[in-house]
Amino acid sequence: MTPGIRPLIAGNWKMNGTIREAIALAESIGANAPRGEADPDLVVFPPFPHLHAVGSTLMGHGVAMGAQDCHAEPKGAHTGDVSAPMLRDIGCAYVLVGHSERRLNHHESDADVRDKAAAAIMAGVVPVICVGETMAQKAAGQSESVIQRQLQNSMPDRFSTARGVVAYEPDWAIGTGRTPSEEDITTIHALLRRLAPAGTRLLYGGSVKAGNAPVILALPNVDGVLVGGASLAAAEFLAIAAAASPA
Ligand SMILES: O=C(CO)COP(=O)(O)O
Repeated sequence: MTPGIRPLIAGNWKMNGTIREAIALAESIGANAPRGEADPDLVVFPPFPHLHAVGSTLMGHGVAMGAQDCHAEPKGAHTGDVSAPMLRDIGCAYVLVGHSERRLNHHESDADVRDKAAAAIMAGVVPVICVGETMAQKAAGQSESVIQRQLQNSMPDRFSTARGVVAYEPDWAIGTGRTPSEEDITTIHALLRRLAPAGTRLLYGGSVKAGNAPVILALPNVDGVLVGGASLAAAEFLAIAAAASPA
């Protein structure tokens, strides 16, 4: 963690669950979320159709809500897309942009990610810019150059004013039970710290569980975690959050 930066524990629910299940999960997280001065901020990222119900459920519980993607334009003829002002309107404080599942499965470029992040900032939504190398890039020794290029090209002009968030998520660590070594996370997060504006919260994501969260959260320049699978169980997600609270 970084002195002076409040940790952020983020749960990316991806494309999972019914509305009923989303409400139950939000109820458990909201009812048991740590609320002390020194406790981490919590945010959950439900699928679009669940945002309204989850937002209502979390009201007054001190847990923020975000969306998993947004369009770069504020409105218009973009069938199937959702704009950043719509996300703000429904109560989203954050939005993920450039998650590897978007970069790889939807061919989103750094320029696309930058435009989405700019749209989020314009709408008053904090962008969480995701970066990360593939296993082939890691094997070729290109992790740092790939991540430097991704981040520099994905940050919009006004990112420094947005109290933005950057998440390092190597795609080979997502849902695999594999994580980079502590040394590798430390190296990448030091790079992110050099590249991102001062005060940016830097998250690590990829196979974070309650078991490995204390070690990951103790690494320098790791200001929180972006949790996928383990965020779908309230007790596990809250145990991860507890690892970011003072002992
Ligand atoms: O992609 C992730 C969060 O955005 C990480 O997913 P897992 O925690 O399931 O590996």
